[in-house]
Amino acid sequence: MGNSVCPLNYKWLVKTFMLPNAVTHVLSSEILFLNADMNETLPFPLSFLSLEEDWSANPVPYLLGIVLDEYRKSAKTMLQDARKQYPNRPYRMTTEFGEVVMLQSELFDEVRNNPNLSFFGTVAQERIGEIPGFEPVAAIGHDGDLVKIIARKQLTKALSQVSTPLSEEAADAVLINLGEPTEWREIAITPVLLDLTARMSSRVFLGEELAKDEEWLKITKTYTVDVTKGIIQLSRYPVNLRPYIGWLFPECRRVREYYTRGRNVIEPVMRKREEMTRAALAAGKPAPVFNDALGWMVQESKELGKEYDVVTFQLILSVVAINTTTDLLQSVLIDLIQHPDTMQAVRDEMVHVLKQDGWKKSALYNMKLLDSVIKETQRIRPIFMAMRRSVEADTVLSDGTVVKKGSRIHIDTHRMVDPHVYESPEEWKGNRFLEMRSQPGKENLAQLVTTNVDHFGFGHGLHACPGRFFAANELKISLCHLLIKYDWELAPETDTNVMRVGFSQRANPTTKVLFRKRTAELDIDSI
Ligand code: HEM
Repeated sequence: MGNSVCPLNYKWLVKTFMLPNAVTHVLSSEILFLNADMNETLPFPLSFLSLEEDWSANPVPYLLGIVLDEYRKSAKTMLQDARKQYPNRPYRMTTEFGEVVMLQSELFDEVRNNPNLSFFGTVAQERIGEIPGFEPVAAIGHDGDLVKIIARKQLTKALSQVSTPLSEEAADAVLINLGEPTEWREIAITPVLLDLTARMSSRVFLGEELAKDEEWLKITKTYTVDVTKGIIQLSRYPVNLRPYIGWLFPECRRVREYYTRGRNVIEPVMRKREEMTRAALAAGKPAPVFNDALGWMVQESKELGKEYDVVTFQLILSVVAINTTTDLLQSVLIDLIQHPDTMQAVRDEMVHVLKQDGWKKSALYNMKLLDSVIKETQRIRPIFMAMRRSVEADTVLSDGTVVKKGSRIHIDTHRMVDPHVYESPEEWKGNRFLEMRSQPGKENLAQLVTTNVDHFGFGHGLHACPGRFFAANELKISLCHLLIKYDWELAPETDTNVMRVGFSQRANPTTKVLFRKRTAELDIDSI
């Protein structure tokens, strides 16, 4: 081979050590001085290939893309470029998950109900759950059925009963976090909304007592935030190294600490409940019913005939529910601040509906402009730019593409911003989906909780988010308290740019807002 480098050696390195992000990290792009704009100056695309191409035949762009950490920084641009290069066909891309087969949105309908494709299976592939403290993440990957059943069945069934308790928690949370200032005050908004969501979710997941327990609130918030940070850190490293390097990162240490602290809070509550049940039965009375996720867990695990660890289960719920809801809540609030006329129209709608319906089941359904606003924010900025599925058995797609067991496919979300699907797709139009409701046959399609191939902010098909009905209610109730009670503006020169890492995107945690108490048209706390 003389001086030339055998491409097979590259291939061997990549395949054996899942090299991409090891190299990436060591030669991190900051050190390499290169940035995302580099992509525009190169005569070839970085890091993606058609299904037929063998990258070892032309390794330079492929490896360069990997070394430059291009995907982590500019997945959005890369998806756009790849779409032009491989219109309507699958292609391959290198990511922190190794190589994935990328499908265009149009194929989502074809794969959405395929039992060989799993959402939670992708979590196991990433091997982060093997690090001590990340047991809930592992349990998602290996054992996520309980949380899905509870979200789909019990949580959705309980919706009509939880509006009032959720509103009570929201009232407490806004008072604790914002107070009642009559002058404008500046505040970083993410921690406020995280606390609000944690309190509201905890009320339904664990009952009233723990929803007010400061130690539990600290645990649920810190755990979810640090799990996310830990995943971002670890995803820079080769998959096979991840289980062994968790101790390097402070967020992983905190994850471990808070997992243990969670146990210290929840186990005594479970013991107390068991004693109450024993005492009731001994006295010949019916066993008490605990109508929260702790109680549902006991009931459903009996039906499934499986033992589950209660702390792990609760922290799974925290991980799937709290960050996601906080993130969307923040994005909606920021969009409304940037569109004050729509904010006022939403507020008017809330006041009108609440005066008419109180917290009756119909109330949240009747907030149709609000529903449209949330869906519009999610259309433009979903949490995932590509939905993910692990392949649990060899699968042949309609175009003949074979995806092998153990590999991974991702589905590009581009139809959500495709001009052929939505007029002026880059423009945020709060009433877009409200208008869509009046079009024949589209009334259901336009609702926040409906998923389809043109809008899959909550995913689509077999693995569409089962918590979306609850999340939608929680978001609407939070926004009622935030908008009816306060005026909002952006703090001068604050940064509202979305944070992107790979295919994930999140509201900016540094965003600051101004707020002050307003004279409310109705006393929402006394409904
Ligand atoms: C605004 C808040 C939320 C957003 C944006 C969100 C988004 C998502 C997305 C995009 C998926 C993947 C779907 C797919 O790939 O097809 C998902 C799955 C899931 N979500 Fe949510 N979610 C939210 C809140 C919740 C809540 C509150 C819960 C539970 C209480 C929950 C439980 C789950 C579960 C269990 C899955 C896995 C479903 C499966 O694999 O079958 N989510 N979510």
